[in-house]
Amino acid sequence: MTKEQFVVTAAQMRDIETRIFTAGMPVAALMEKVGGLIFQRLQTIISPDKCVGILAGPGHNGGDALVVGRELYFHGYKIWIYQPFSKLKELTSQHFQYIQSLEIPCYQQINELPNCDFLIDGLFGFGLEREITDSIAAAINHFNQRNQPIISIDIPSGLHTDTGEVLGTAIQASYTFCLGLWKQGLLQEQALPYVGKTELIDFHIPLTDIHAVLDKDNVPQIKRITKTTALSTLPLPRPLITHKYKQGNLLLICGSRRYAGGAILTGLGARASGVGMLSIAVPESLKMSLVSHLPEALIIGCPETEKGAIANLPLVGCVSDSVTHLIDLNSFTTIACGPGLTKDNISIIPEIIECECPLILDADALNILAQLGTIPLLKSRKSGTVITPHTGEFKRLFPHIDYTNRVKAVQTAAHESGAIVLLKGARTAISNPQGSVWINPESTPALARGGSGDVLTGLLGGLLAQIPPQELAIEDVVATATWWHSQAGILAAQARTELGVDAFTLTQHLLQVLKRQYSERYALK
Ligand SMILES: NC(=O)C1=CN([C@@H]2O[C@H](COP(=O)(O)OP(=O)(O)OC[C@H]3O[C@@H](n4cnc5c(N)ncnc54)[C@H](O)[C@@H]3O)[C@@H](O)[C@H]2O)[C@H](O)CC1
Ligand SMILES: [K+]
Repeated sequence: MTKEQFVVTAAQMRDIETRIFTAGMPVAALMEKVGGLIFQRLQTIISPDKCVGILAGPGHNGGDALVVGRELYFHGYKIWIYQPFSKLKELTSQHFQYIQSLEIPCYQQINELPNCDFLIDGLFGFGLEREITDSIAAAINHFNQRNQPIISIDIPSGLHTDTGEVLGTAIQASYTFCLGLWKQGLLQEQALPYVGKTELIDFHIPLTDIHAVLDKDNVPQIKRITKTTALSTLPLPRPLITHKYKQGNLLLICGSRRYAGGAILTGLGARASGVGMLSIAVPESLKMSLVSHLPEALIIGCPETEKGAIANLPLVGCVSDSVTHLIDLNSFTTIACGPGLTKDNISIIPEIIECECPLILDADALNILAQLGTIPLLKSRKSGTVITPHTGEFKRLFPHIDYTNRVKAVQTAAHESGAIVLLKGARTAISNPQGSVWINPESTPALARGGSGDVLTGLLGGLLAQIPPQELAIEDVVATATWWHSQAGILAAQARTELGVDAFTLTQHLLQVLKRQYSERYALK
């Protein structure tokens, strides 16, 4: 695991920090080191002719800020300090005393503050324990209204370190330099408007201390999806000697006369995954359209309802003159079901749940599940189930689950259903039933668009189909598909703006993500 992958709560960070101090690292030395690293990074962003305002709080976050301020001062930057607290922690107080001795201007009132080009936010870090009120809240609101970029140390002051909730008010940062290990709150959706660009300042926490705290029994891990973790689970390179059925056999069950495009997009997502064999079950009237878009796929036309939904799956064993291809649910390595199905025929879902391979349920399959109340049924499945709700679908499936902390919500849902739950959003979170969570830290609002979920379902289906469950945990593959899909969105948005990422365009960018990563491997030498 790389350090970029770990995610901690305030309590876990405190435990890790305590281990480091108990082992002999002086607190002051660590603060000096952290402050120095932040300073070095700031030098690459702020030129020495600029003026920097330092906002220092009462705890060690304030201490960090004062060390940074002192270094900026000694390197020729013009600085001033805002420090309105009457009681400071010992170490912070010492740094403040020294700063004052250097005759750096220090202020307690916001109306006295001079202009500046940047603000460094060291008001509160992971020690914030209650709502910010009164004059400090007013000060934070004032800083948010000034036009200077704010760089937050560790976490924007005012955000809850675990949930990302705003405690009263919070700094709206342009950058957040998170210290040592990623704090859970920075990966929560509600924190997004406050965190700006985020990066980790690695101050060399020994892996043994991280593992000693994070690997404690019964503490499920929360991890960030990174490029490294995602690429390590891709089915590349392919074995030199193989055949199509060895590279995955995926069945998609999707589409209706009303939502024909959903089936095509799901198919195109699956195509990009490289899956060896792709079959798509759609209502009979969609068959020719699917064939024309996905000539490599085996398109299975199913009997349809009056409204044009799949009426029933032509399963092996059933007698039918009209159907040319019968489906053996147990011949596939993965089945994905849901995009564009409609809720016209709810009876196919209980049938599909019986299959013995990994199963992905999305979109209308989830709406049908919510209607049938069959979440407990998923627990009896013989192999893994992945459900991929967006917020609305999640709330329909799990109306009783508190949604304030999305990470906790997804853990509870996975525990209750026995499924791997992928909760879509700006920070997609994936939990397995044991509560281990992957969070996708990078995405784009360009993906908030009809059809992009269908593409993900196809892509995920195709990836899962290629990777035998005994080789990799299903949730790791789900994390990889999520990363790949959002990176394609980011690439497409770079090329065409956030308005240009329709779901078809998204499918066209999926392989460009891999091409960037693997360009050297496939270059002609
Ligand atoms: N983790 C590490 O290894 C390192 C962390 N560093 C920095 O230290 C802070 C955490 O420091 P701590 O002193 O524990 O907490 P804070 O600075 O966040 O502030 C606590 C301080 O504030 C008071 N307080 C809490 N809530 C409020 C409130 N709503 N209103 C007013 N006052 C409040 C509380 O009583 C305390 O006095 C971490 O984020 C890092 O920046 C190190 O320097 C390096 C190593
Ligand atoms: K801060």
